Amino acid sequence: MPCVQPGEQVILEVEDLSHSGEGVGRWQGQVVFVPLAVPGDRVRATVVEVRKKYLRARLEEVLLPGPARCRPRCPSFARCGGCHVQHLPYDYQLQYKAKLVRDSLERIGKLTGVKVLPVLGMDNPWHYRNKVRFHVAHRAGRLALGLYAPGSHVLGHWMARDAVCHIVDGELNNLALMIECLLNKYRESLLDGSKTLLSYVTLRKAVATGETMVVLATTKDRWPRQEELAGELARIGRVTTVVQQTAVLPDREVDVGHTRTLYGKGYITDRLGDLVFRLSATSFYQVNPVQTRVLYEKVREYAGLTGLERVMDAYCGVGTIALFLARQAREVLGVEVSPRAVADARQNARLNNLNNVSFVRGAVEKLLPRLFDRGGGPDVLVLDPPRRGCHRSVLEALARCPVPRVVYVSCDPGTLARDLGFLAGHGYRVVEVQPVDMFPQTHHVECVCLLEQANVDLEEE
Ligand SMILES: C[S@@+](CC[C@H](N)C(=O)[O-])C[C@H]1O[C@@H](n2cnc3c(N)ncnc32)[C@H](O)[C@@H]1O
Repeated sequence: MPCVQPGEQVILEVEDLSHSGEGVGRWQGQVVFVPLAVPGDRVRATVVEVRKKYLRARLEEVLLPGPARCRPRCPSFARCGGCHVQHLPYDYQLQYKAKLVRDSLERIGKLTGVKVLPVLGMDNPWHYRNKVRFHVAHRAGRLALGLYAPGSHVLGHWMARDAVCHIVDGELNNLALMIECLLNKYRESLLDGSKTLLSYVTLRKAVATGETMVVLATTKDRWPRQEELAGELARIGRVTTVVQQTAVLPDREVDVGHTRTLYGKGYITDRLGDLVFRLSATSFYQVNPVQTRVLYEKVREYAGLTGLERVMDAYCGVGTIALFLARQAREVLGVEVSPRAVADARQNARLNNLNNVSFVRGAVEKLLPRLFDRGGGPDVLVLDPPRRGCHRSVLEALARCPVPRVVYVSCDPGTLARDLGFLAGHGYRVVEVQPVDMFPQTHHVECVCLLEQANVDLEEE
């Protein structure tokens, strides 16, 4: 048990970065996590948490900066939970992410010797986000838009004070400032006692067309001057639709709660390559349009389609990957749990005149095993699950009914490693892993992996 108490100060050398971008050092042999410290730093830190196997400490002073440390571009970097590694140069961030993927595969998946390619990064790793959710605070007689501080429900980045978020699209930053002014004009009608009935404001821009959506998440269905506010919102920037969302659970990945269109069509339309996509307020859509092309091209390469294959796109969202692959496949079936995303996906197949694609609504863990057991697996399966990875029943179905090619897209190296570890133990070979940097300045990394049946070559010989 560590012989140190919370509140005590320690001095240590930082040797590594954790999976969430915290500095990792040792003090008297104990592992210490120090947010905002980087490898090579010598730091003074205050212990804030004492656990059996590790300590957590607050950075007080960098006594000697590590060679990689750089000045974060955003003045609220240390206060805001949006970015985690702005204090590291971009090249270093990419190396860190590659190591993170390799370490997860080895440590969690028990997979050694997997080919992990260098991370595909961005030429300009700033202002890439096409979507941002600003929380709304009521303080000192004003409504303020901002981003939460790490691990809290208090604003760490205030749009009015800090002006721009350096990873959000420039036009959305400007829009946020104009919206904040407008909300204050309607402040009285947005109050419920001393609190605001507006929980957050989401801005989403279709970067190729400029169409922009404003989503107001509220605790009440109706409030005074609602239509007036929506009408004014629709006249600023390139806002084409305003949607209200009530009773939402912000951390849920699947759309829950009720949405109502206050202005416009209730959706925006974007273009990726020569495909168009309709996007409703709650449907999932990748947030980095530049890297989405890179990611999907890699999926297409790994899918290795010749025009004859039956493809399944599991966790398909609005059908982006399914439609991206459709012209090279015999047929594609998308599976998605969100009713709104499925409605968008079906509409997107029609918009792009792709008749060999269909979508079913339901949970992959229920539908995929049933479909596999009934008709055998597809020739190519794309898996793009949420952060928690694939349900065990999905992996077991893959073990029962082997699929020649699986392309696994993941935004969480930990759950990816767990699932690949299972599949590697049940007849699949992990051919290659390509990390793609969809989220510069953060600790997040996306991966595309190709898996094949381990015994295919042997059977053919
Ligand atoms: C990471 S997103 C990928 C979407 C799409 N492939 C893309 O690139 O835009 C995961 C999707 O899985 C859906 N989803 C979450 N849990 C699900 C489940 N149990 N069964 C089916 N779909 C699910 C979410 O609604 C979301 O659209």
